[in-house]
Amino acid sequence: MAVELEPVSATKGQAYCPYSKFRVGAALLTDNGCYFKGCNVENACTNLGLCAERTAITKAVSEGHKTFKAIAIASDMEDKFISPCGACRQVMREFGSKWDVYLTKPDGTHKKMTVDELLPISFGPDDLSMKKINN
Ligand SMILES: O=c1ccn([C@H]2C[C@H](O)[C@@H](CO)O2)c(=O)[nH]1
Ligand SMILES: [Zn+2]
Repeated sequence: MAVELEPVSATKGQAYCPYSKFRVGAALLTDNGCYFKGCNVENACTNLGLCAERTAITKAVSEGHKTFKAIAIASDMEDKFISPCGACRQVMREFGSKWDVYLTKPDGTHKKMTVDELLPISFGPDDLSMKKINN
């Protein structure tokens, strides 16, 4: 991989996924070279489950990191690159459109995409600075 995102495949081992049994790991690389790892964390109240990507991003932001170079995502799917859900794409986009997302397979192959490619014509923080109604 162009950037060192190997921690990602180990991280899926931490996944808490008793309901889906679908393990996902993410490794987020900040602009200043720090890694934040994340796994999916499910819940008996299904809609409270959190994806690996958002776990990693939330960990980074809560430790003071908001500029990201790349995130890699890993699952156990042998024949398909794991692809982030819509909610995670929007959370990634909050921190810019021009950084990289590495979709991986267990054999170590990957597909590299930008946040903008995964979520084109997006709504982001700048849009909120546009003129708003007064109510
Ligand atoms: O990119 C993805 C796709 C799915 N999941 C999780 C959510 C849920 O816990 C399980 C099945 O959807 O996988 C992630 O963490 N990241
Ligand atoms: Zn997600």
